[in-house]
Amino acid sequence: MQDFSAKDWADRAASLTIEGRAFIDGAYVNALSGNTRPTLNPASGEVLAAVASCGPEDADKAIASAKAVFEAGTWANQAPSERKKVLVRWAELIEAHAEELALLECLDVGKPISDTLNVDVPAAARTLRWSGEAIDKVYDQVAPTPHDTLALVTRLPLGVVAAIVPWNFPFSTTAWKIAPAIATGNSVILKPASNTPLTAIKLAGLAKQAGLPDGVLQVLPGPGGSLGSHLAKHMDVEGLTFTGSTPVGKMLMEYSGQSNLKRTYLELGGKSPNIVFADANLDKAAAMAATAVFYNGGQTCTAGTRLLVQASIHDAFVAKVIEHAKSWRPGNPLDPATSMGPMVDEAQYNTVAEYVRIGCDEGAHLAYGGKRVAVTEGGFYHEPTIFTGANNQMRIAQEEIFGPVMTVIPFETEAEAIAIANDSIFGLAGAVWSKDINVAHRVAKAVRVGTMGINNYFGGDMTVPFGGFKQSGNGRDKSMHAFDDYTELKTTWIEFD
Ligand SMILES: NC(=O)c1ccc[n+]([C@@H]2O[C@H](COP(=O)([O-])OP(=O)(O)OC[C@H]3O[C@@H](n4cnc5c(N)ncnc54)[C@H](O)[C@@H]3O)[C@@H](O)[C@H]2O)c1
Repeated sequence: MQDFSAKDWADRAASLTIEGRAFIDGAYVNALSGNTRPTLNPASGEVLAAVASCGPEDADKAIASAKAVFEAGTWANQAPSERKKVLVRWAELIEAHAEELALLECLDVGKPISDTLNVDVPAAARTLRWSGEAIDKVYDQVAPTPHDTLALVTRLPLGVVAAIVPWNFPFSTTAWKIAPAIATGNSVILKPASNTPLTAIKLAGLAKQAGLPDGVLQVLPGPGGSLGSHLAKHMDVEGLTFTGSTPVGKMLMEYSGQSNLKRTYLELGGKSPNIVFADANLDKAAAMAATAVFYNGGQTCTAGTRLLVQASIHDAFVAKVIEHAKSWRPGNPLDPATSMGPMVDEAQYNTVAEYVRIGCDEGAHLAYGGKRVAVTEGGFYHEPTIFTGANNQMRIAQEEIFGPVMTVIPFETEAEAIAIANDSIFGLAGAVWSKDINVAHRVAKAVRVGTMGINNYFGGDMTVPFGGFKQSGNGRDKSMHAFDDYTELKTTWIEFD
C-alpha cells in the first residue's frame, strides 16, 4: 500500500464499510434517542457516515457498565502480565487493519494519507504496545520507615475515566489517553470530537477482538456541550483526561469542582516559540521552521507558530523559510505525494482567514501566502502563510490560530529571545537552534514549556512525557509518567506487635 496511487486510495475509500454507531458494553449500538450527526470529508464536504449522536442517557448507560466491570475487577484485578497480552494483541490488530484505519483517518480529518499511514496509525499501535509492555515492569514501593513498621505505597486505578479528545490528531491522541488508562486497570469512556469520530469507533471493535472485557472501553460520539459536559460533571466518573482547547479545559476544571473533584488532566493549546540564532545550521533550521508550522496544516498543538529570528540573519533566513513553505502546497489528502490537506472544516478555515485579516490590520507584513487554494471541490484549503514585521504583542503572536500561519519576530540578544518566548499564556513546546551548546542549553532551560528541542523540532518518542506548562495544561501523556495520571497512591502502614 506504500505505492498506492491517489486513485487506488479513492477506489478503496469507495468500497469502505464505515461503522458510525457508538460502542457500549461490548456492542455497537445506536444512540438511545436514535439521533445521528453526519461526519463529513473535509476534502469534499461529502457525508462519510451518519454517526450516532449520544447524549446524557447514553453516557449514564455506559458509565453504569464501566463502573460495574471496574467493581467486579474483571479487568482491574487481572495480573499486569495478562493486561499486557491484551494490549499487545490490540496493537497487532491495529497494524493488521492499518490500511483501513489510515484511510478512515484521512477521509474524516483531511490528513494526508502518507501521514495517517506512516505517522498516526503506527503511533497509536506503538502507544498501546508500549503501555502494555511497560505495565508488568512497574513495581510499587516499600517506604523507608522505622524497623518495626512496614509501609507499602501502591498504585490503584481511579475507576471510571472519561477521555475527551480533539479532531486534529484523533487517533494518536486517543491512543495516548486510553493506553495508559486501560493498562493501569481503569474503565474508559471515550468521547471523540464530534467531527472526527471514525477511527475511535473502529478501535473499540478491535479492542473487543483483542480480548478486552466488555465495558472497559466504550466509545460515545456526540457533542461536547451536552455529552462531554455530562461526563465531566458525572459523580461516578473519577478521572477526566482531555486533549483540546484551553477554554474548554478551563470549563472541565470547573465541572470537576462542581461535581466530585475528579482527577482532571489537560493537554491544551500552544503558541510555541521556535528560536533561531545566527550561528545555527540555517538550512536545517529553515526547513524545520516550515515543517513546524505547516505540518498537518498548522492544526497541531505544538506547532512552532512564533518564529523568533536573530536580527542579523532575519531577512536571509526568512527568504529560506519561504522557499521551504513553497513545498507545503495543499493537495488532495488521498494523493500519497500530498504533504498538507484542507482545514478540518469551514469554521476552521474561516478562523484562519480571519486571523490573516487581523495580522494585516495589526500592521504585520504578509510575506507569503494568505489565500484560499482550490484543490478538490468542496474542500477548504489554505495556503501556508508567513507574517514578518510582527511583534509579540500582536494577536497573531499571542493567540492560537490552529492553521498554517507563521508569525516571525526578530530579536537581538539571548535575554530578549527568552523574554519574548516566555511572554505567552501558553507553555507547551518550543525549540532553539544554535551551534553554541551553552547558549542552546541556557535558552532551553529558561523557556517555560513542557517540551523543548535543541536543533530539532517535534522531537520526542514514547519514552518521554508530553504535556504543558502554564495554560497549556497539567497532565502528561506518554512514558511511564502517564501512568501517574490514571492511578491513586495508597499507603498501607503496618506495625508489628
Ligand atoms: N496539548 C496537546 O496535547 C494537544 C494536542 C492536540 C490538540 N490540542 C488542542 O486542541 C485544540 C483543537 O481541538 P478542538 O478544536 O477539538 O478542541 P475543543 O476544546 O473545541 O474540543 C476538544 C474536545 O472537547 C469536547 N468539548 C467541547 N466543549 C466541551 C464541553 N463544554 N465539555 C466537555 N467537552 C467539550 C469536544 O467535543 C472535543 O471532543 C487546540 O487548542 C489544540 O492546541 C492540544
